[in-house]
Amino acid sequence: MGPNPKCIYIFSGKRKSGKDYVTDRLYDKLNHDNVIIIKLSAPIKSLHAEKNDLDLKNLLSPLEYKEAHRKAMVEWSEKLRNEDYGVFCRAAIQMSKAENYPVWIVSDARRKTDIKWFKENYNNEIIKLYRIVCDDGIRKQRGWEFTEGIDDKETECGLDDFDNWDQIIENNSSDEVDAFINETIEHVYSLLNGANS
Ligand SMILES: Nc1ncnc2c1ncn2[C@@H]1O[C@H](COP(=O)(O)OP(=O)(O)OP(=O)(O)O)[C@@H](O)[C@H]1O
Repeated sequence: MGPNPKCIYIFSGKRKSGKDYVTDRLYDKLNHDNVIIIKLSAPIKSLHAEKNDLDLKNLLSPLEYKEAHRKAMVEWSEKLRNEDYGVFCRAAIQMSKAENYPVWIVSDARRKTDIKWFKENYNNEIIKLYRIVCDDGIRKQRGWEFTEGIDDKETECGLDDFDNWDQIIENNSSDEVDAFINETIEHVYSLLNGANS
């Protein structure tokens, strides 16, 4: 295994809890030579388009295509994930060229197997697990609406009963997030400086 990563921060949270908000703010405050955001959902669309949907596109109207595409993509990705739960983790790492960076921010863990895969493949001491939570009322203000078939499925609920978080970050306002970001920046600095000395 190469020298990277030196640290993996893995984030999870429900829709509109603020995963992108928190991870983007953390990223913005760090030196971009050192840190990369890895989105586990990123390779699904591009790999699916590459491999599967060209025929569909030619056969269907735009509206039919959109729904058929979504359904086909979910089925295809689930089949692949059932055969090998690390498939999209590896693809996301490759796509983002993460091995060039010491600090990894995984912004969208959704399943227990996402966490399991990282724990099986990297030193557990460098992995931090964070759950972002906020009140449903605040999520609604941020544009969330309960949607059957999404909010009751594994992608949203798969980590509800996971209880091994290093920290649960409340994102109803920015106070706790600001404190978390400052502590994490300190952690990154000490880690990188320690590693260089
Ligand atoms: N602490 C905060 N203060 C102000 N705005 C916030 C805060 N947290 C999140 N937001 C805003 O709420 C909206 C939803 O947040 P965000 O996109 O980060 O959620 P998410 O968890 O990534 O959602 P999804 O899973 O749907 O992509 C965004 O417009 C974001 O800027």
